[in-house]
Amino acid sequence: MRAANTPVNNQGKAQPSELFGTVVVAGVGLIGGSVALGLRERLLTRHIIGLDASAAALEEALALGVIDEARTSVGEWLRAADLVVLAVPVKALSPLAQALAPYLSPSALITDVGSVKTSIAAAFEALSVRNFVPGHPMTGSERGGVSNASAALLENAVWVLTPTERTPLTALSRMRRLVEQLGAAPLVMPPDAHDSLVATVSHLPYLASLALTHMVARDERLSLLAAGGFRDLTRVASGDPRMSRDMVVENKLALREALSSFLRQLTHLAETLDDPEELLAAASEGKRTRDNLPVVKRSLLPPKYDLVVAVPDKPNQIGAITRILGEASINIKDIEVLAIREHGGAIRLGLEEAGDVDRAAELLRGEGYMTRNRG
Ligand SMILES: NC(=O)c1ccc[n+]([C@@H]2O[C@H](COP(=O)([O-])OP(=O)(O)OC[C@H]3O[C@@H](n4cnc5c(N)ncnc54)[C@H](O)[C@@H]3O)[C@@H](O)[C@H]2O)c1
Ligand SMILES: O=C(O)C(=O)C[C@]1(C(=O)O)C=C[C@@H](O)C=C1
Repeated sequence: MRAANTPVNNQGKAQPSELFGTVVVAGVGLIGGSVALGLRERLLTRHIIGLDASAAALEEALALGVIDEARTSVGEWLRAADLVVLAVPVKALSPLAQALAPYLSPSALITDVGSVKTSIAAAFEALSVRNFVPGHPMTGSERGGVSNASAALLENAVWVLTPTERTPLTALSRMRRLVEQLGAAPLVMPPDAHDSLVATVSHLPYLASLALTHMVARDERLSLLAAGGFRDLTRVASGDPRMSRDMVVENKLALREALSSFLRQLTHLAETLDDPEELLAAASEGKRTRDNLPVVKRSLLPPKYDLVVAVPDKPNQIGAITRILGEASINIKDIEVLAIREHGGAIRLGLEEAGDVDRAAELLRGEGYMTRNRG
C-alpha cells in the first residue's frame, strides 16, 4: 500500500515522503481541488477519488484532471482509502464525518481543512476515529470551486494542525510530513487556540468587510469613489455568502471577543483624532506590524524558542504536556514530532518567549519528563 521516496522538504532537509495509494477528497472545490492537485504534482498518490454532493463539481474535477474517479455517496469503496481529506463547507463537516466513519480503514490518515476546528475535532473524537488530525491551511480565495484550485495556493502557506488529546503521535507526524510535502509550513496548536486566533485574523476581517460594504451601499457616489484601498480591505466580502456566514457563526464565541476588542480599538482611534501625536504613534505601529507580517514579507514562520521533550510511549502524552504548560500560561506555538521509537519518542515544542523555555523545562522535569533546550 505504501512506499517511500526521499524528496527534499522546504527547509532543505531530506525527508521520506509517504505515498498514499488511494486518496479520497471529500468536497472537490477550491481547497479540496488544490490539495488533490498538490498530491498529484508531487507524486504523493496513485489514485484520487472525489466525493461531492454536486455532480457538476465532480464532472468539472474529472474534466480538469484533478480526480480520477467520482462518487456522490459514501459506501464500502471508502475502505480502500489511505488518506481522506474532508474539504466541504464548515457546516457540512460533522455530518460528513458521521457518514464516512463506519467505512474508514483503521490505518487511513484522516484530516480536514475547515476554517473552525473545535467542532470537527470533537465530532471525530466522539466517533472514535483514531488517525484524525484536524487541519486548516491559512490560504484561500474569495473565488470558490474546483476551477480556481491550484497546487500553488498551498505553497508557503502556514497550515495549522490541531491534534486533540487522543491524536496519536504517529498520525500527527504523518500529517506534518504531508503538509511539508505539499510545500506548506505546519504549525501545531490546540483546536480552541486556533479558533480564538482565526477569530481575529480571519473572521473579524470578514465582518469588518461586510460593515464597510454596507456603508458604501447607501450612496452610489461612494461606490464610484471606492479605489484600491477600499477594494483591498473588502475583498473577502466577495466570498460565498452562505459558506462565510456558516464559518463565522460556527466560531461565534471567539468572534464576539474579537469584535469587542475591535470596537475598543475603533473607539480609541476616534479619540486620537484630537491627539495627532497619539494618532501618529498608532499609525507608525500599524505600519510596522503590517510591513512585518509573514504573509506580506513572504517569509515563513516567525522565530520560536524551542524545547525538546522526551515522551514515553503512553497514551495522551501531547494532552498531558499541553495541559501542564497551559496551566502555567505558557503558550505553545508549535509542536513537532522529532522521533518515534518503540519505547517512546521526542517532541519539539516551539514556545512564544525565550523565558518560557526554562520555565517549561522546570515544570516538565517536575512531572518526570526529560527535556533539552535547543538553540
Ligand atoms: N475558501 C477559502 O479561502 C478557504 C481557506 C481555507 C479553508 N477553507 C475551508 O475549506 C472548506 C472548503 O472550502 P472551499 O472554499 O474549497 O469551498 P468550495 O465551495 O470551493 O468547495 C466545497 C465543495 O464541497 C461540496 N459539498 C458541499 N456540501 C457537501 C456535502 N455535504 N457532501 C459532499 N460535498 C459537499 C460542494 O459541492 C463543493 O464542491 C471549508 O470548510 C472552508 O472553511 C476555505
Ligand atoms: O482569501 C484569502 O486570501 C484567504 O486566505 C481566505 C481566508 C482568510 O480569511 O484569510 C478565509 C478563510 C479561510 O479559513 C482561510 C483563509
